[in-house]
Amino acid sequence: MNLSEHPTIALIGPGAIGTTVAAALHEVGHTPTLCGRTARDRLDLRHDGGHIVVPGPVHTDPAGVHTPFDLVFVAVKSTQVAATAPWLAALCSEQTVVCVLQNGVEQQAMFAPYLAGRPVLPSVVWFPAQREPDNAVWLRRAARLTLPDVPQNKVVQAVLSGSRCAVDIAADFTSVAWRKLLVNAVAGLMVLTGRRSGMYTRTDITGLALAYLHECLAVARAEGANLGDEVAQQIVDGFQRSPADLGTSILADRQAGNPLEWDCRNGVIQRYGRAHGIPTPISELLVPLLAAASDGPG
Ligand SMILES: NC(=O)C1=CN([C@@H]2O[C@H](COP(=O)(O)OP(=O)(O)OC[C@H]3O[C@@H](n4cnc5c(N)ncnc54)[C@H](OP(=O)(O)O)[C@@H]3O)[C@@H](O)[C@H]2O)C=CC1
Ligand SMILES: CC(C)(CO)C(=O)C(=O)O
Repeated sequence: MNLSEHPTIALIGPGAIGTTVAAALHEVGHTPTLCGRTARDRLDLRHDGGHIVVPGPVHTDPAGVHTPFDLVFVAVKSTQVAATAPWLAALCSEQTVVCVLQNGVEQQAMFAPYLAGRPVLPSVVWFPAQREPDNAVWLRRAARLTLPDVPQNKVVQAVLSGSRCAVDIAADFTSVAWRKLLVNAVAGLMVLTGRRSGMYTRTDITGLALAYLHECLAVARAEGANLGDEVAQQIVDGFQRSPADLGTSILADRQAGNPLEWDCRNGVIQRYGRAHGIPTPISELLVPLLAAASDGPG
């Protein structure tokens, strides 16, 4: 791998998260090759301090790529992973570091079939970014990723060094990833109300969110996460401190009538709960409702 000053970089999935990371890379001189589903001539990121344009084009035909890249970021929804198989085949060699910018804790298993079993570099994506009607992406908080403490993280740290996207390394990545999963799980309640973070100021929603988070915590601990009971209240506090109009990507998908990432964000609690013999009564109600909403509307 060319781990010199300028590793070659591609990014699959130039949506909310992909645009943010592409813009961060572009600003520090590591503009990625953009690979998407919809052709565009550029990407636009709006942030508190201004606006960044990432030059395109967004390529849409994997057959046009003939050389593998050193580093490939993948920022599609978990429901879109299978559809990226032609891109992964075209962009990746055995040496390519594939960094997955997705929610969930199952990236290794999800990508293995498309990378001949080779491992991916998972990440925890902490920042909210939303697609706007004018095609721009609005970055609503400082960008930050957490990566596991493995050798493949070096190239990601190097290319994002000094950029607006901070990168930190977690010795106990399992616990960090599960903590983020719990945030996503409880954010799923927004899909059922069609509301944003403002709903968490209701005392009944706080009670429901805490009960669900304690259910999720039991499963997370059975999976090896080291998370105390206080995490539930901390997560609810986080939503209550957020701007009332801050949503979540699964709500954006619901409102756009897109398939939902219900399985990797909520179904996972129910599945792993069953495997460990842990009762998950709130999941028993929530998961079918999210899954059915994902199939809708008829
Ligand atoms: N948005 C957020 O605030 C956060 C999201 N996440 C997670 O990050 C991941 C990405 O989410 P997000 O950025 O919101 O999703 P988006 O829907 O905004 O972006 C997905 C992008 O992938 C593109 N795409 C879809 N299918 C393909 C394909 N076959 N080949 C290439 N590109 C494709 C889409 O194309 P098109 O433009 O045609 O739709 C879109 O540009 C998810 O797992 C999400 O849960 C994590 C933290 C925060
Ligand atoms: C912004 C955040 C943390 C909210 O759940 C997220 O991960 C998402 O929108 O997918």
